[in-house]
Formats: sequence, C-alpha cells, structure tokens
Amino acid sequence: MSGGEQKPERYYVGVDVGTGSVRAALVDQSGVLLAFADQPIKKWEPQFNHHEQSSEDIWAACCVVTKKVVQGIDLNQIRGLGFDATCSLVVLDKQFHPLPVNHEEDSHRNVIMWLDHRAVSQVNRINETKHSVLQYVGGVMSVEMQAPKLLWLKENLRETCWDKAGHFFDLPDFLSWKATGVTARSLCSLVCKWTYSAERGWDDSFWKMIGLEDFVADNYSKIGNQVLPPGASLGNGLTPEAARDLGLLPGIAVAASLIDAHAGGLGVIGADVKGHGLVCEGQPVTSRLAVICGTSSCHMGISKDPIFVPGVWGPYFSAMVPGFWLNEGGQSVTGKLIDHMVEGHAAFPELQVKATARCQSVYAYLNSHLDLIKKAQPVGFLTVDLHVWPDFHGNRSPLADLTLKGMVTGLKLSQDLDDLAILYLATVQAIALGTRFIIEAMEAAGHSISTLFLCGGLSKNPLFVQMHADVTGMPVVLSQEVESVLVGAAILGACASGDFASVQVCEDQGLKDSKKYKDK
Ligand SMILES: Nc1ncnc2c1ncn2[C@@H]1O[C@H](COP(=O)(O)OP(=O)(O)O)[C@@H](O)[C@H]1O
Ligand SMILES: O=C(CO)[C@H](O)[C@H](O)COP(=O)(O)O
Repeated sequence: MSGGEQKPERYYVGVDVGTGSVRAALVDQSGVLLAFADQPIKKWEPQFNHHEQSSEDIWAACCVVTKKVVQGIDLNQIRGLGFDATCSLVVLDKQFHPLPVNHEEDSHRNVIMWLDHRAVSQVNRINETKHSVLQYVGGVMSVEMQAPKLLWLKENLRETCWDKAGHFFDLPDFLSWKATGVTARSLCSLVCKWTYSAERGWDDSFWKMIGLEDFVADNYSKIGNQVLPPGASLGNGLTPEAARDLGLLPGIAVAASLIDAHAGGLGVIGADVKGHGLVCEGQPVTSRLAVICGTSSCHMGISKDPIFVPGVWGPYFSAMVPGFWLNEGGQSVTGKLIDHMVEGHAAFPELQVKATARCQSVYAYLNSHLDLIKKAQPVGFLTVDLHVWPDFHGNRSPLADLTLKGMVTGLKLSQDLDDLAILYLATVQAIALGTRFIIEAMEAAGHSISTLFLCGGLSKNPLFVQMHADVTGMPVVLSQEVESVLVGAAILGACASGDFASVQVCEDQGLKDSKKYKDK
C-alpha cells in the first residue's frame, strides 16, 4: 500500500466446509472478496444411510485453501479468521485423537455426516418421550441431529468408540478448537443440533430420559459446558501449530463458529436492497427468508418473538442473528437430488459429451436445451405430464418424516436427452414447490414472508432461481457476491478481531455485501 497516511487494509479469512468441498475466501473490511479457493473432501458410504468423513482430511483441506487465499498478502494485515461447516458429528478420544464411528474400526472415518440416517430407531425412541425440549425442534427431533447419533454410538460401538470418547464436537466447533485449542462451543451449533437452550442451558432430564445420563454425570464436559455466541473471540487466537498449518500468523483472532446454513443466512439476510423497488425495502428484516441451497436447502426465517412451526426446526434464540429467534425449514437433499436424477439417467453420457463440446456445465447445457424444446410455451409447461415427489432422503420440513421416499410419475419408454432435460426440470420444480410448502407452514404459524434471499451452489443455477420465483410468487434476491456463505464466515472473523463490535455492526457498517436482485 502506498502513502503513509492511508489506513492499512484489514483482511479477514472465512472458511466454509460444505458437504462436498471446503472453500476459503480473503475478504477486506468493506466485504469485498479478494481471493477464493476450494478443495474437495472425502466422503464414505460404507452402507446404505451411513455417511462418514474424516476430520483430519477436512482440516488438511482447510489448510490448503487458506494458504492459497493469503498468497502474496502481508500476513500482518490479516486480522481475523472465521469458520462455518455442516453440522456433522466429530468424535475424538480423551487425547483428541480420532475415534472410529463405524463397525470396521477405521478411526480415520471419525465423522458421522449430517445426512447420515443410521439412528432411526434411536430418534423414534427420543420422539416417543415427548420431552419438552422437542418443542424447540419443530415438535419432532430429526435423525440428522446429534442426540440420536450419540445414542447410536453408545448402543452400537460401546467399546471401540463410546467408552473411549473424550470429545464430541459439531464440525464447526471442531474447527475452532483445532485452530485455537479452545473447546468452547458455539451457541449456534449447541442450540440448533444439541437441544441446548440459550436461556436455560442443558436440560438434565432430557439426557437422562433418553439414556445418555453419562453427559449429566460429567457436567457435559464431553459435549460442551462453555458456550459462546458466534463471532466471540476464542482464547489467545490462532495457536502456533495451527498457524503453521494454515499459513497464517499465530495469535490472530479466531471466532466461535456457525453452521454453514447460518453463515449463509447471516451473509444475506441483512442485505441493503435500497433503490430496487422491492417490497421488502420498507419492511422489517423478519419479512425476509434466506434460502441456503447446496447439497441440501435450508430456509432461515427470523422473528422478534418465538414462533412455533410444526415440522420446522426452532424456534432457536440468537442462533443466527443475535437477539432474534430463528426458524429453520429444510429439504434434506436438493443439489444432491438434482445431481442424482441427472447423473443416473441413461442419456447422461450423451449430455456430458455435448456439454463438454460446448465448454458448458451439464446444467448450463440442460437449461439451454429446455429453452430450445419449449418452443413458444413457458418452460414450466414441459412438465404437465411428469411429476417428481422430491423426498428421496425423507422430508425434513414441514412433514418432519425422514423415512419418506421419493417418487416420479409420468415416465415413458424413451430415455433421450429431451426426457433427461424434462426430468431435471420436474425435479427443480418439485424442490421449489417444497420451498412453497415450507413457507406456507411458516406463514400459517405467524411468519410474514415477502422476499427470498438465495445463496449456495444452487443459486448459481438460473433455472433453480427462476422456478423459486415462479412457484412462490415472490421476488428472489441474489447477492452480487456469489460466495455469501464465505462472507458470513469472514464476518465472524471480523467480529472476533474487535474491528467491529458485533456481527450486526459488521453487516451494517463494514462487511456489507452489495446486492442486486432478480425479479420473478
Ligand atoms: N454453476 C452451477 N450450476 C448449477 N448447479 C450448481 C452450480 N454450482 C453448484 N451447483 C450445484 O450446487 C450443489 C452444491 O452446492 P454447494 O453450495 O457447493 O454445496 P455444499 O455446501 O453442500 O458442499 C451441487 O448439487 C451442484 O450441482
Ligand atoms: O442441517 C443443515 C444446516 O442446519 C445443513 O443441511 C447441513 O449443514 C448441510 O449443509 P450443505 O447442504 O450446505 O452441505
């Protein structure tokens, strides 16, 4: 930087661990994303509905992407680091070494992924208790939450895992521990996935009733008895060892983390939309629904007072925006379902060849193919005879039944590229209708939503965005900065650095993402 009088730039690093890859960004104090890197991570599916990862593999990917985004930067100007991640369960022993979460005793695979459905029997028994904590997860606990998975480990891997375990982390909290050595948990993960209450703390009677009284006996030391708000600064910042791993300087501020959907929600929900004539411009922030759409879609709506929506997670206090209650609707697979339908079709190899020849992604190719075959009619008319029920991995909201299955009606004998394109369209429409179903449930319970704010990998697909606008009848706002989840993670680092007083101040005064919008 030239000129002694100019204030030196301050930078923040955000790291986002999604289901399929880890991303990092270098962001400046105005919220401009200066560098981006991503790296795939490993996944194992040793048997149907068992999904596992490795915390060492994930950390190694975090190191690769962080080193890339800070290349050529004066490290002294990097002020803070924030992590977000999927809400997967990481298991470590008392010395913080990985423990196997599988019958094969492969300790490398020490993460039960969020979409793992192994603990169906456990969650059914938990739901039969009708314990009052269930009111705060939409009335029914999901098999994707942590309590059933912990009970599964106790009942199935007692000797090889449960008895040896010293620490159970939500993945976002594992990352902040790895960076700082501090085992404090984020209020976000504990409230949203572990039944912790921001107001009342842990409920001993719940853990005793479900057969996990072990946690009560040791004062919750294995699952977290120090809880901090997202963005709070952890300990003395980055440890020398983690600094070496990540290519940063020791001591920079590291924030208490967020779950990935919540980082995305934080990155977009406060967007400045002035001057676009959008209905939400004159309305409170509670009229906005952030939809974070990647492997899954998460529908984040906030309110000043708690709203209980049957089948929609929450209400969670201060879990995303401090001082507000959060309801989180969700569709367990969306991006994964679209990939599954397209990649499993007989015409997929032909699609790949044709898309590659045009240097396009398969989705860009399919979108232009649909435009070609729709002729004079709106594209939606192509699916009058073909319908998809999208619950291939169960229904998270608002039916809250993860045993539900998917369905396609209207199939013919032909399996050409036209059929593939129309099946793809019907899948996208079904997902958009699922969003409408969730919004209707939220509105029936007291939310008043006027505008959707989309981010995540699927928001890069214009057909997906347009179908959400068409099917819900609401304007859809997209961020100018497509990596909004990473901006949310960087906001955490900025807050922890002390350069901004709170995550709201980061959004209002500094790390504000400039927005454009897309009318329906
Ligand atoms: N440019 C794009 N066009 C269409 N779909 C996309 C695009 N980029 C990503 N996706 C889809 O988004 C999903 C992954 O989103 P992402 O936010 O990266 O996931 P995660 O955070 O779960 O790892 C995949 O299903 C992928 O096919
Ligand atoms: O449960 C969730 C958030 O509460 C998410 O579905 C989960 O974290 C996976 O996210 P993604 O689809 O971005 O990989």
